[in-house]
Amino acid sequence: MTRVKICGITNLEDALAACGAGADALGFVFYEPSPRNIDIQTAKSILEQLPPFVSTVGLFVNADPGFLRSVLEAVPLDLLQFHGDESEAECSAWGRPYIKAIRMKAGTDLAAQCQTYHSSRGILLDTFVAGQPGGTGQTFNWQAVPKGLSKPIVLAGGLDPSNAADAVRQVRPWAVDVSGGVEAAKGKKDNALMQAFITGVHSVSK
Ligand SMILES: O=C(O)c1ccccc1N[C@@H]1O[C@H](COP(=O)(O)O)[C@@H](O)[C@H]1O
Repeated sequence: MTRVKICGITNLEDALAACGAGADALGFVFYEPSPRNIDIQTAKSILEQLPPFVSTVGLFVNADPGFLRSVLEAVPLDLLQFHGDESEAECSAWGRPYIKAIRMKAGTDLAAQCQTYHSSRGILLDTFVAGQPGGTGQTFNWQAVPKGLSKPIVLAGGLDPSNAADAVRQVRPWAVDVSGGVEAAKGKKDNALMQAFITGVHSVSK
């Protein structure tokens, strides 16, 4: 079954609702300009109250190393998501499992990116929008994703309940990641949308 990550969790109620809806992973945005930014203490408190077998992912965008260290010391994240211009060396220096976001635009060579981020656990594909690192709510051309890439693919960018099944059918990713498409308002998830999204993803058989 295609895994589902719900990103941009800012409160316990949404975290538990996402788990109840069947999310495999929850994402926490440690990036202050984002409306989904979360502080260390809130993230720590949420993680302490999660049920087992739900992965926790910390999202960073060109983070200051001191800040990233503070997060890692306080919050027991399972996986790091680097969503900026971090190099392979910067991503791997933390000795933690990580995925690297690639912002898709014409000419992006995904086979080369998989080689560049050779120590990543997977490559997350988001839509390129100038001046915005991610969370744009916009899709990209899924046909531009070649089959048989050397890394597991996490498909993101503008996914929502109406396009989730089609996205999975076309790209056949390892996992999908959604933020804005399951929100009632910026930073607040909608339970029914999360359930509909996960139902859509799971409706496509492997
Ligand atoms: O969610 C954010 O605010 C965010 C900010 C900066 C970088 C990435 C961000 N979110 C990630 O962007 C993709 C797509 O999000 P959306 O579904 O289109 O809203 C997803 O991986 C989020 O984790």
